[in-house]
Amino acid sequence: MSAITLSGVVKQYPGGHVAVRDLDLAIPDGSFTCLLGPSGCGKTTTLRMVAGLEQPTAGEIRVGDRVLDAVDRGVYVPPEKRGMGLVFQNYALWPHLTVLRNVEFGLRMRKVPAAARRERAMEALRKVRVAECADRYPSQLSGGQQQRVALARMLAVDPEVLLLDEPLSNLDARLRLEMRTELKRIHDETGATVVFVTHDQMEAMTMATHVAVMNEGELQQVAPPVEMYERPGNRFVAEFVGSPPMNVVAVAEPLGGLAGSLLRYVEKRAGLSAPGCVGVRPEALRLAAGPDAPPADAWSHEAAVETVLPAGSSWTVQLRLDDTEVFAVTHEDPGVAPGDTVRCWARPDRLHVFAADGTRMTAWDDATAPVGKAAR
Ligand SMILES: Nc1ncnc2c1ncn2[C@@H]1O[C@H](COP(=O)(O)OP(=O)(O)OP(=O)(O)O)[C@@H](O)[C@H]1O
Repeated sequence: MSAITLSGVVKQYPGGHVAVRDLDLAIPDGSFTCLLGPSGCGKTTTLRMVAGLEQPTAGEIRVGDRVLDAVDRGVYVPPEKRGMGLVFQNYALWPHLTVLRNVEFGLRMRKVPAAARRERAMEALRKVRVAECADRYPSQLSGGQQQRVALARMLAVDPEVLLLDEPLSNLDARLRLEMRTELKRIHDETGATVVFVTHDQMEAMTMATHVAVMNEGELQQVAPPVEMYERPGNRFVAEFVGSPPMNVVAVAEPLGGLAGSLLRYVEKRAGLSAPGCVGVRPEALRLAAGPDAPPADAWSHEAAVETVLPAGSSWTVQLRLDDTEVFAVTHEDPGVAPGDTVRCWARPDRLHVFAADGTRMTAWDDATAPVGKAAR
């Protein structure tokens, strides 16, 4: 069992900065969990604590039933005794060893016989497509090749827990895509528990079975990627996950125009009191031009088209609703031009309603869920 559990974990650095606050996080056995969040939110610190490279200031970290850190009982297991595979941004290959010897290193420490060691190291190098570099030294490799060697070094020892900190950051776009697929395949094959730090939401959304979003040292939400996208638990997650980001409009008093229209709609439809803001994803915002009318139960508002940005397979339309700029994304030519006036609309179940403190008002979801999804 390689589930990882962090309970009440705090990390305060010697200068006094609190990088991680009271973190409770359960990483399921065999999951591919991405820690996602803006720069400085505490992702790397969290991963380094799981690896044993940093010690928490408070709290407990366990893998399965094994306690690795328990600050109040003075328990701390050093990194080399945690049996985890690590690949960090600075992949720290040994400069005086060839690529092959670097990849064999962990196996040598585990006293694997020479022939088996070589075979496993070469297999790991083939997996990440740098087998032809086996006899070179790290200084003779590109940054991307070094990163792949670091991945091979980790894979060769076949650990049950893999900790990866932006391991694809030095690769070009094509190789990055290939390595994502490769890592997903490796995860499926080995069943290892993977914890992957990234600030790239596409990377998180495409690879992860679970995404944990952090902000300013605090965990915001943990959920499978689709659920995170469709039901963000608070305003921060709603605006952080998705590109272009969700349009979010504050609906606090005093109200006029767009905010008033949204507030009246939300109140009438679900009888909610005191929502703080309402959001709609760009692809959920539809345009009705000319004689087309929005569906009767939809929310709608008049909008002025400001710009239309075609991108081959989609169009991004910038709209002005009263004084608010919003974005709509369509996958068919919207047939509008700057200066046009259109009605934009959204189905009730595509609106996200948040309270004044930013938390999701699930009463809205319950009131507007399409038939058959009410129990979700
Ligand atoms: N050794 C340290 N001493 C003091 N403060 C630190 C130390 N390491 C990190 N920090 C601070 O802790 C906070 C969290 O840093 P961390 O590296 O965990 O963030 P991150 O989310 O991984 O960011 P990035 O995506 O930029 O790597 C930051 O404000 C950072 O400046």
